Amino acid sequence: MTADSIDAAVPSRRPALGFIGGGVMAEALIGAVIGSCLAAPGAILVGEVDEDRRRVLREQHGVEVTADNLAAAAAELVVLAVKPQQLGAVLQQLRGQLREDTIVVSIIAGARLQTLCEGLEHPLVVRAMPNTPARVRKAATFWSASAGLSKPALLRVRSLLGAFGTELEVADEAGVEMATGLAGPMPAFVFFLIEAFIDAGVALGLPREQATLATVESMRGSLELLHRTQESPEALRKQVTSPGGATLAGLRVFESAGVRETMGAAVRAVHARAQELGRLPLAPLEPGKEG
Ligand SMILES: NC(=O)C1=CN([C@@H]2O[C@H](COP(=O)(O)OP(=O)(O)OC[C@H]3O[C@@H](n4cnc5c(N)ncnc54)[C@H](OP(=O)(O)O)[C@@H]3O)[C@@H](O)[C@H]2O)C=CC1
Ligand SMILES: O=C(O)[C@@H]1CCC=N1
Repeated sequence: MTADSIDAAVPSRRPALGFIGGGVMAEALIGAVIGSCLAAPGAILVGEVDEDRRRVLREQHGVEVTADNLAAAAAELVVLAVKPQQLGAVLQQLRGQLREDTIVVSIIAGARLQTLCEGLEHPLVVRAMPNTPARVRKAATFWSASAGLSKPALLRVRSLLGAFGTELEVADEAGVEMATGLAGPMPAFVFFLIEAFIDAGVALGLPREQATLATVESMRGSLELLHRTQESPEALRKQVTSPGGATLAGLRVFESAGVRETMGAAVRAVHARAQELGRLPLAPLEPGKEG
């Protein structure tokens, strides 16, 4: 199939939802939107440079795809889902081209509202930080809107972000930036822990399948316990940790290795890196200088 035939069915009516960038996050969000019946696949138009990605999105999700970002940006609501290093090129392409009533939602780590509004020459911009559990409609999305959005526009954004999972509007975009250090990378942190605990179980002598079951089901059960009892993590931890018992021996290893401090440092590192990405020069970078 050629690029032309992949894109042949781009609709002439205005799409309800457009994406600029059709990578991992766009695909997660598209799945959530369609799964929640917020928009039909045919009402979604994805602007994506990579032909293979366009084919995958079309075949897996039934959405419309195009290599023409301006067509996708003609949607009522447009999600910017390119990497921070790719934002400069997108701003250059879309500047002054959006319709007056278009709502733009950026999920780009570090990209500030002022940068987006000025770069697009457009006042209706929302900054959001979702995460990959959007694939199963369990994201935690923090968001903050520029001053120009009307109440109906804010409601529309809330219903889009609510389709991804839990959403929380914060008054100041600094809150979104802080969530970029915590909620954005949290799935990676959790999967890192899961990998390490499974390896530890295997090192003890459990078959990998059983080490996986012990780790994953215990994590799932612990989260369910936290959710249903509404007790604090600290109280629930103490219920497991018998004085002089076995769990305490393990927690002491964590404390003496400074695991809490290490986790704090990791969250601060993500937060700082996201801010750094937000300060990247917006002119398209030469290949190999992506930072
Ligand atoms: N992954 C995550 O867990 C999260 C990511 N985010 C944010 O979401 C954004 C996207 O991340 P992610 O989905 O992981 O990244 P991906 O690289 O998977 O997706 C970006 C896609 O956009 C394409 N692209 C590049 N330039 C353009 C362009 N000018 N026009 C149209 N498409 C283009 C890329 O193609 P090519 O690969 O060929 O360059 C790629 O397919 C990032 O800004 C990130 O900070 C936010 C929350 C969580
Ligand atoms: O790693 C990243 O840059 C993005 C931002 C939050 C999660 N992933």
